[in-house]
Amino acid sequence: MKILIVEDDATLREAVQDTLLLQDYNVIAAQSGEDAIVQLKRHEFDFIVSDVSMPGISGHELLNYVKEHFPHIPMLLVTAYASVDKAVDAMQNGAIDYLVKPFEPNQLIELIETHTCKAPVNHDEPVAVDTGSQHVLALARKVANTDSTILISGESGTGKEVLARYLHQYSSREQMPFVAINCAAIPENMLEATLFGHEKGSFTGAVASAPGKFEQANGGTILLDEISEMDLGLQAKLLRVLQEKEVERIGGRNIIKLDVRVLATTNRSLIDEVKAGRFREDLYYRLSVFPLQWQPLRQRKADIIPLAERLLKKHSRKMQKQNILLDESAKQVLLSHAWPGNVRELDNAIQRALILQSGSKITQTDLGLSGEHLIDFEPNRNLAIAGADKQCLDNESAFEEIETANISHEALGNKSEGIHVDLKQKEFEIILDALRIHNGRKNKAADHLGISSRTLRYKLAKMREMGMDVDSAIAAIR
Ligand SMILES: Nc1ncnc2c1ncn2[C@@H]1O[C@H](COP(=O)(O)OP(=O)(O)OP(=O)(O)O)[C@@H](O)[C@H]1O
Repeated sequence: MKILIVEDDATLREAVQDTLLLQDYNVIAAQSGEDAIVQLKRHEFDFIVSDVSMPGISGHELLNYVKEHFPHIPMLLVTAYASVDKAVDAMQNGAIDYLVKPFEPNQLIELIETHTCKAPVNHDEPVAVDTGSQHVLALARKVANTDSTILISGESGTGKEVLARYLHQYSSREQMPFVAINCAAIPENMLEATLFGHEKGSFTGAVASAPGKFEQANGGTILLDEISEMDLGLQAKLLRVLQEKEVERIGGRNIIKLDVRVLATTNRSLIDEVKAGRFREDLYYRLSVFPLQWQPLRQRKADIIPLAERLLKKHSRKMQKQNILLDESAKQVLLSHAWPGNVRELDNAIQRALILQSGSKITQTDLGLSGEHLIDFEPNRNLAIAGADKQCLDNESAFEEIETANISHEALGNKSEGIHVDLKQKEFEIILDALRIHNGRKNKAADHLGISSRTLRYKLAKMREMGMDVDSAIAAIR
């Protein structure tokens, strides 16, 4: 796979180039937007990673050029400022995602893997040692090569997306795109345009036309992650697209024929959502033609150690550590832990342990499952969300400001270091405090913070994406 990197800062350009070369990507680097256009005319690229602010042609201008001349190439924008506005703009203009500097090499690699039809670098099958899990994989192999719509359910972090990718890999669509979209992590007002695409000028800020995820997945597979979070209005539109097998971009006149295999995941009981009137029954039946379900990790204990060993291998390689093993005390604690955050929590625990361990073994203490390494909630600060803090959280728009780089740090009890990571960390602590006050109940915590439950879920999903150990932290509250 060939990737074009566009970055005017030579040091960062080389660092990104090295990161991607280490992953066996074929990389060409351009030092400006102008240079990128020359390279685009010379080579066939599969993916573009571009800085936003550069002298001359900016990342946004380059994005417009790419959308016009090379609309099939996914483009990721990188910027120094944590602003949701800019993220929304960029994504409305057709960027597939948005990365804020400074970022970890793994964040970039994961985004590239998620947004390209390329299967993960590691072609390993999902770990399934427990008989229940083996049964799920056997069923998945049987239905993979049909066009059935599949609804994958399971608690958060059980491996639903892993199973969806497996279904795609085992299907005849394997060489075609696999496009995943998390319905909970995209602001409600952007979801329709993201799914179905839009034409230039169809709404404020739509400065260029962009294909939707359905179009991008044409010939391949689309994964509608956390489908239960889609609002009823959009559910009706989705149903129509699935029935008619065609899509019309927002503001567009052309009908685009679709040949897309649809997979959906949910961590809620969709049938309960139907009963509660929050999910359309007709859409439910259309999506759940073939249901598959991962059990929570605590109910498939035979998977725990093999999964831990797989994750250990994966992360050791990334951290350039060799021959690290789990000792007996670590295995015991892994087997007795309840894993409310499922495999994702296990993944986080292994990464944390690899950072903390010394020598050739990981011990029970390195795993920190009793909470000794969890994020410091600063209990003494006791954010009863009073005074200045309360003012910041009084209403949703004020809360949204926390996402921007412009918020005054003083208002949040300034620690003065960093911008984005510090701000996110602060926001995370505020959310955790609210969750602690309400014993982990998200709806109550959202009310307390003066935001909607959806915004809270969106923020938690974003934090997970940033690598924050959200599930362990929430689990520790309960
Ligand atoms: N069977 C498995 N084999 C190997 N890795 C797994 C397996 N299941 C899950 N993982 C790893 O666990 C993490 C969480 O998996 P995944 O994102 O698929 O969960 P999910 O159920 O889709 O989560 P969510 O509901 O929060 O979206 C990923 O890092 C994934 O690679």
